[in-house]
Amino acid sequence: MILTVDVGNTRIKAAVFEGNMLLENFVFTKNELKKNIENILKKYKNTTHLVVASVGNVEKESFLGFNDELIVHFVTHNDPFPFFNEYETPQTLGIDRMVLAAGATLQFPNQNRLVIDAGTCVTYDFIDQDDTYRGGAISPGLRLRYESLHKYTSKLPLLELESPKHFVGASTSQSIHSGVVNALVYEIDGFIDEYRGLSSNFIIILTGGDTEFLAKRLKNTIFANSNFLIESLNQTFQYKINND
Ligand SMILES: Nc1ncnc2c1ncn2[C@@H]1O[C@H](COP(=O)(O)OP(=O)(O)OP(=O)(O)O)[C@@H](O)[C@H]1O
Ligand SMILES: CC(C)(CO)[C@@H](O)C(=O)NCCC(=O)O
Ligand SMILES: [K+]
Repeated sequence: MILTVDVGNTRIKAAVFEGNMLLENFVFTKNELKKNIENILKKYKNTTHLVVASVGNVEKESFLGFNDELIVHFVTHNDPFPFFNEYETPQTLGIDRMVLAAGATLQFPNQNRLVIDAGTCVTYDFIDQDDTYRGGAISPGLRLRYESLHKYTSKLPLLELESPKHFVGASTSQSIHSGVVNALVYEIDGFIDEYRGLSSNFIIILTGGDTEFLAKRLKNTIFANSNFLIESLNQTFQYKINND
């Protein structure tokens, strides 16, 4: 069994895999990291490997305590990945984006892929049908948009994510919900249209903490899977084992 851990910018997500099968998901914060991993390992005693991808400020050292019982692997830019990387600054490309690109390449062969990860940030990653990673885009995520409206103005309240009742926001809160939610939905649909304009034969994958909320609001047909990153992490590790 493999325990995969995705250290995001806001929260940590973990999952236990038996081969390609996801057995259970976990979500926790940085402060609860050690305790949670210990509990997972108590429950899944057959875990042999711990695989970590981190874009948050949790370093490799935090996992060294598990080195005695498990093989610990921290994913880095030096691992083998199943795509050619054309990013001009490959060393600054987020590890999460590399893992998503690996998952898309392995799961959807011979087609153009656009991976959209709607988390703290929204990232767009384009891997073409020749398995070349071409780049993409980074924009603020849903919660970040609500928070920045509040933080950088005097009058705007901090609101929780809510579905806008009307397109025309008729109050301060309705204007904020309309602005934040509709703008991101238009953004995502706009990016998808733009990519599909480049070529046909495009698979669009949506993942991240806001997957479910956003998927049903898009006009485009997409493949929505909030576990895509954690599943891709498992596959990236299998790929490393087979290609090292
Ligand atoms: N308990 C929660 N805490 C934070 N965000 C949540 C929570 N539940 C749902 N969300 C939504 O998920 C989004 C954050 O996504 P996610 O959890 O994937 O981010 P993350 O942990 O920072 O990962 P990443 O850095 O990979 O984006 C927010 O925009 C928010 O609307
Ligand atoms: C964009 C984020 C924050 C998304 O999690 C992460 O992928 C990251 O820190 N990236 C580094 C910059 C880049 O990908 O070019
Ligand atoms: K993200």
